Amino acid sequence: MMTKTKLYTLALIRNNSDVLLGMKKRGFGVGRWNGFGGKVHSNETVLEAAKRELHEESGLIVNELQEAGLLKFEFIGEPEIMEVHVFTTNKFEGTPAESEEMRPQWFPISEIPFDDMWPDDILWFPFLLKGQKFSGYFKFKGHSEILDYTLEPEC
Ligand SMILES: Nc1nc(SCCc2ccccc2)c2[nH]cnc2n1
Repeated sequence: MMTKTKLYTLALIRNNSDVLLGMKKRGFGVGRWNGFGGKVHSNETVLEAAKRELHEESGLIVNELQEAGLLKFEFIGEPEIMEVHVFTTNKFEGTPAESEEMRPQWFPISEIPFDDMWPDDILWFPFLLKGQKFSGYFKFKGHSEILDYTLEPEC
């Protein structure tokens, strides 16, 4: 297969009926609310990367993250497939703080701003919120059009 997979992390923090999202201030996904995450370095595990990125981007410290799902993204015309490992937790220390990358904000689950998020999020968030692990593959044209996708619960 010509395409190369690159590992990323995404962490969604819960606090009772709220979920913490960050407004991406620059780089990939700029202008959209998202969980906290980014690239996995060659000298760390996916879990270590998820904790590192969450702390760098939100200031929160987490000791445990639970695996929530796996998302793969293909962008037409780009060789790299993004393999995004999604985590969640409701156990964290600290208060979310703005970083160079992200402006954090708590959202009630009933008011998640899907119109200002990646278009796939509205599809897999229900699995995340129910604590049902999921696995998805999305083929994008640009950053806003999903050409086709698969999404299924993973037991
Ligand atoms: N929710 C969501 N997140 C991402 S990328 C998340 C991982 C990441 C990658 C690079 C910088 C920071 C964070 C997506 N891509 C396509 N749809 C998407 N949906």
